[in-house]
Amino acid sequence: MTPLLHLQSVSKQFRGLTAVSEVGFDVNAGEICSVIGPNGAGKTTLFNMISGVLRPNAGTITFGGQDLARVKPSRFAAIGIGRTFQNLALFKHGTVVENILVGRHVHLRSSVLEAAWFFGRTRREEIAARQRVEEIIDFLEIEHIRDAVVGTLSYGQQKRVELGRALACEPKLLLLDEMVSGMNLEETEDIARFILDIRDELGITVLMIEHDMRIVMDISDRVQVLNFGRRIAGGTPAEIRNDPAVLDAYLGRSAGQAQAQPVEQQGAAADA
Ligand SMILES: Nc1ncnc2c1ncn2[C@@H]1O[C@H](COP(=O)(O)OP(=O)(O)OP(=O)(O)O)[C@@H](O)[C@H]1O
Repeated sequence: MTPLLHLQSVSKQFRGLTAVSEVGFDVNAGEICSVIGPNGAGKTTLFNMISGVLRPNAGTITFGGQDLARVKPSRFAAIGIGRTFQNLALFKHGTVVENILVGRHVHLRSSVLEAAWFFGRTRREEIAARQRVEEIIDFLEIEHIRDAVVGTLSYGQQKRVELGRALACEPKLLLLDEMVSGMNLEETEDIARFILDIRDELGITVLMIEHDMRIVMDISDRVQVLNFGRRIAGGTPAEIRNDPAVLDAYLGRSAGQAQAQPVEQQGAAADA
């Protein structure tokens, strides 16, 4: 089976600093995969390359068999790569509906003339977009705040709106960057449930960066581990949990000593 996402020897340097070094792994359609690693391990840089924010200095990334080096960054959303950001990137003065509608723009094909007169295709697209936004609002259980100004919402609610906006572009692959950081247990469990539903009900493949080991271990099919820009391990949560290289990276001591403490209990260590 051809993987949905394939990374081969991907590297990125910033003025002499190697942020990502020869990283390779696959994400199959229908999987929930996590990328974990201590602070500065290269996770965000890797996500930025997969979503077209940055170009790799070396290596290849293919999506659905298509080499992303040949795709304009502005087309990444249109070909099916959606993402959320570590720091919320919402229009704080807009309503929930308006923010989610923004995610639909990649599917609008009307000409300027059509849009100016609001006829034909423009009208049909606008109706379809609003219908899709309502479905997403329903899916994320945020009907009660649909007309609220985003800046007035709690952090957890804003995160949900950002998720809605990413879903509005109907991605095949959804990149989630630290969705649950700063959330309480209940909010974290809600997000975990939504991620599972996004995969199971919407058929969207998920790749997430996450520091919260509970959600990583609970819902990931596979986990990739980075440290100092390199991929040091990859496998199922059960395989990763006791991998000596992973324990060593998180605790910074020898594998033998680290063995005593499972990775789930080391979320705080990763954030330190
Ligand atoms: N634009 C940039 N210019 C220079 N250095 C950068 C840039 N972006 C990232 N880096 C460096 O690259 C390395 C990897 O950073 P990155 O943000 O990808 O790590 P991370 O695993 O996402 O960390 P965190 O968990 O803290 O978000 C770090 O040393 C960082 O300082």
